[in-house]
Amino acid sequence: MVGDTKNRQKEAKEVFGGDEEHPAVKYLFNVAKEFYVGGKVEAVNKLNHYDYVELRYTPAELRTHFDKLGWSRVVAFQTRNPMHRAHRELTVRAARARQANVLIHPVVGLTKPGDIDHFTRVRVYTALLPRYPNGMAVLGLLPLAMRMGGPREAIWHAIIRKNHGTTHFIVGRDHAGPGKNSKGVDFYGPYDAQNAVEKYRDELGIEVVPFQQMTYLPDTDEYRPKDEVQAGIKTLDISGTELRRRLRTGGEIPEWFSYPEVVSVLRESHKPRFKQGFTVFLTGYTNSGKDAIARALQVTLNQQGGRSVSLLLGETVRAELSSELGFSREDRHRNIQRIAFVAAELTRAGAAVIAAPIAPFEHSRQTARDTISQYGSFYLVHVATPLAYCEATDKRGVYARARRGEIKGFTGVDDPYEVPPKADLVVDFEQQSVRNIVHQIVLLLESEGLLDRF
Ligand SMILES: Nc1ncnc2c1ncn2[C@@H]1O[C@H](COP(=O)(O)OS(=O)(=O)O)[C@@H](OP(=O)(O)O)[C@H]1O
Repeated sequence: MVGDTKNRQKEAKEVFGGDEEHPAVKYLFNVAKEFYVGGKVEAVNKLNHYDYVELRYTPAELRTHFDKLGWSRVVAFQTRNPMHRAHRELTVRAARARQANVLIHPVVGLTKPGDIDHFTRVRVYTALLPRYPNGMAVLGLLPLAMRMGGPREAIWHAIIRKNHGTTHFIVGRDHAGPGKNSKGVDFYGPYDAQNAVEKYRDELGIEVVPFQQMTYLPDTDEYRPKDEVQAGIKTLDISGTELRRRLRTGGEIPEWFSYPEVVSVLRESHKPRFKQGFTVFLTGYTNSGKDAIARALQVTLNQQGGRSVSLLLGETVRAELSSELGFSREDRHRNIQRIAFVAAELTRAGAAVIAAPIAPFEHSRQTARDTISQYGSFYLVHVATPLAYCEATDKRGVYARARRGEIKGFTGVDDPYEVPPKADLVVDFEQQSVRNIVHQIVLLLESEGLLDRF
């Protein structure tokens, strides 16, 4: 049982090092349930996967596969990232030094938030494989959820690789480490993982191969281990962060860094800004002008072309998605979350979404922002037209009906509107024309690179 705090604290300390900011420690205290189940495992049903089935091997299948290939010495390479030329070089070097073959054994379960999804990565590994000398390497996928547990995780990874029939295991600098905590302190020392696996090497029955940090030497057009490069020799590297930036902006990725076929797979999954979806979320009182602005923005974006444009007016959503909901705080929140769900899905698919509900509550707007911005940019535009103006120009007479008490809990009359403290743009229909407001929104989108070119 893990339920009591003492057990959890012990596990947090012994397994992950105890830092309460560690993602697995947070999981342990906030998500893990009360009981663990232990004992002999009996398979009931075979686990079914529907993606990359031909690249998935059970430990027994992989051992048989190595037997069939006549491989007796195999170096396993664990990764949760795309592989480039440096990785190809380091794995080939590891194999050469041990007269072994290579198993590329990427984790395709849960990895670190922000990692490139496994669908893209597997396409990358498949594209890279022909770059190995014929018959040197095999690719197999490992359905494992990483805990980012550093040294303890490295030992666990080594046992898993041994069970899959490999004799050597490459352990990297800060292997399975989650980086730094909020104070900038590393969760683990850079060599803790290598030392831990080395320490239990005999018991584990698998040999550690330290990961050699490779660097590119432009003058001789070759990769070499960083620690073997003499002082004064020019080297080139591109960090993971820099690579992600170039993918986002469409920046150049040179051939010395990666293979064109690998880059083209990565580019397919990283659309440039001008092809990414986004949501413009207008909030304000009834008759504040938000619907007119939303419609004008819709035609402006349609004229620009390149994306499909979806309009989610308050009225339409109420009729099509939320017809059973009323105007209580809970129902309004639910209504906004439905809008957020639809907008998030459309944004993910690359559309431009314009939503225009009243959305009077900050909590609902913030939740919508969180939901949508996982998939694309989100802009909150507060249509801050004064209530008196909205009411005075209301030709439909809804405010008059609310004032007479015929509509209860009407926003601005007898129900609150919380002013957004952090809108991306604040506009006022009393002071500005629709054309002018739409132009401001277009300028905002343009400044973010979303309208660059189609
Ligand atoms: N009690 C009450 N309060 C506010 N609004 C009311 C109410 N009852 C009906 N209506 C009409 O419904 C429209 C507002 O719906 P929304 O979905 O935008 O509101 S919310 O965001 O869920 O709060 C809104 O129309 P538009 O603002 O034109 O979309 C109102 O005319």
